[in-house]
Amino acid sequence: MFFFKKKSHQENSGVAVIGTPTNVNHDIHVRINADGILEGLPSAWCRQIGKQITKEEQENNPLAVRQVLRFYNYSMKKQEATPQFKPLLTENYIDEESEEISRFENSKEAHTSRESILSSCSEYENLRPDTLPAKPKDIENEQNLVKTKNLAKSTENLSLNENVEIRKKSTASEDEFRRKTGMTDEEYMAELKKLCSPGDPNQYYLKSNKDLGSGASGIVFVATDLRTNQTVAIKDIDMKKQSRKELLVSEIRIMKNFKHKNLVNFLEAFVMYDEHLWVIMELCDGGPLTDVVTETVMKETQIAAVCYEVLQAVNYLHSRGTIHRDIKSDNILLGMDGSVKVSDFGFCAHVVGNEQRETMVGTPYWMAPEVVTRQKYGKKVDIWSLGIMIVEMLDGEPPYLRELALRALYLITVNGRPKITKWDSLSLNLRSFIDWCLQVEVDRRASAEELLEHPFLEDRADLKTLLPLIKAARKQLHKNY
Ligand SMILES: Nc1ncnc2c1ncn2[C@@H]1O[C@H](COP(=O)(O)OP(=O)(O)OP(=O)(O)O)[C@@H](O)[C@H]1O
Repeated sequence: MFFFKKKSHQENSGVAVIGTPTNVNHDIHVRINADGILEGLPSAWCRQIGKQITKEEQENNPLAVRQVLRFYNYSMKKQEATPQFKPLLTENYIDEESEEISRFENSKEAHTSRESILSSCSEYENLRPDTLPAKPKDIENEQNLVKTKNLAKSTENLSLNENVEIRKKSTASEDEFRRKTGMTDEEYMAELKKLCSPGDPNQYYLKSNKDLGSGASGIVFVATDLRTNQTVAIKDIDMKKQSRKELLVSEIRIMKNFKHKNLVNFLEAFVMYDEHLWVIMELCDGGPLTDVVTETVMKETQIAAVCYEVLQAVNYLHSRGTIHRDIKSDNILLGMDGSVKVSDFGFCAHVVGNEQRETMVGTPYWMAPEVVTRQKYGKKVDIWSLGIMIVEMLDGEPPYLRELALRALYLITVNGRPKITKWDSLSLNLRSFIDWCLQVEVDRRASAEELLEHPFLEDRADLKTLLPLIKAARKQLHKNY
């Protein structure tokens, strides 16, 4: 007998390569007045922040609100009908506003003031946080099978976060990015071609109409390798729509160089007529872990089995100086042979030794506090995200999923480690495992290597026990591979 959870975010989940900025607006000029209070914040920003963070919260947590403001400094773009839970990526461009905000942060008045930093905004009203609909209680259907869980379908609540994407502020920033990386689009294309096989992939692969889903960069299809009869997955990327070709180059380089049983294996890639990139990968025919976490109830031993597999991949990446930076259930693909594989390497970063990064990358709900607060961070951000993924496996969704993205980031900043609803019913081993993942203080957070030795993983289920869950989720979602 299986318990199902109601549909959640799987349809919308995905990773985006950040696109070209649109609706670029240069009219915003944020100043700090003589009292150390921000002026000139666009009223839309004020309204959004005012809606998501109460005046009281602003007064009680001015530092956290300033972080949110810094976050807001980057252009937020609404995109209709695009996947939610997009990862964010900001470059460390300091533009006019962020310089002003930094000055504000550094000003003595700002640190000591209990005044709401938004109170100078003409349109700011004492808005209460959005009234959230009551969380549906778990209910069972007549066969005692179905457990409703989710709410993410409540698009009213998610109207912002499902569309939020951090983008570079202007085309000027885009140019700056190119200056910094020193490569033009053409040069990236040339790099890309070096990583690809020559020729027309249609000669070797027969693409079916069965699409496995689409992300920001392209559509993934099932195909057959005509030479070996192997069924594969092809990600078809329209290059014209890719403004960040460097992310693709990085993703393919990583996929090509790294081989591990717990990573989605790259087979080859082709550039067709400079227009389409076909990335041929092994097919993970069980779909994303998101389907399982949203539709079924996992046992602790099954959670341990998934964690063990994911940790082997993360440990492999970390031991090669690579941080994944976007660990979440959507990026864990399952196979009907019981395999568990980490995918999506577009946001990986290479670090040397204990080198740290600053760029804000990840998907808000899974982001470690040090990323959200824009401190330097290292490999352990992946461990935090794994901790959040355990919450997904327990609850069917990450903490704060029903909050707007800005508020979620604010809550991560203020609360640090999230509350776990089922905490009291968890085994001591699982509690201690989660504790070690969700340490706000990075030095206290475990490494992948350390976690692999944790007793929680000793009592893990056979991977084959995931198959009934995959099948049940698939049935529930009417998915057919
Ligand atoms: N190798 C694979 N085998 C099976 N399904 C896959 C494979 N690769 C991707 N998918 C599925 O295809 C869909 C789209 O994948 P893709 O990687 O393009 O999504 P995304 O992560 O949202 O996109 P992007 O990385 O472009 O932002 C997802 O639902 C994913 O689970």
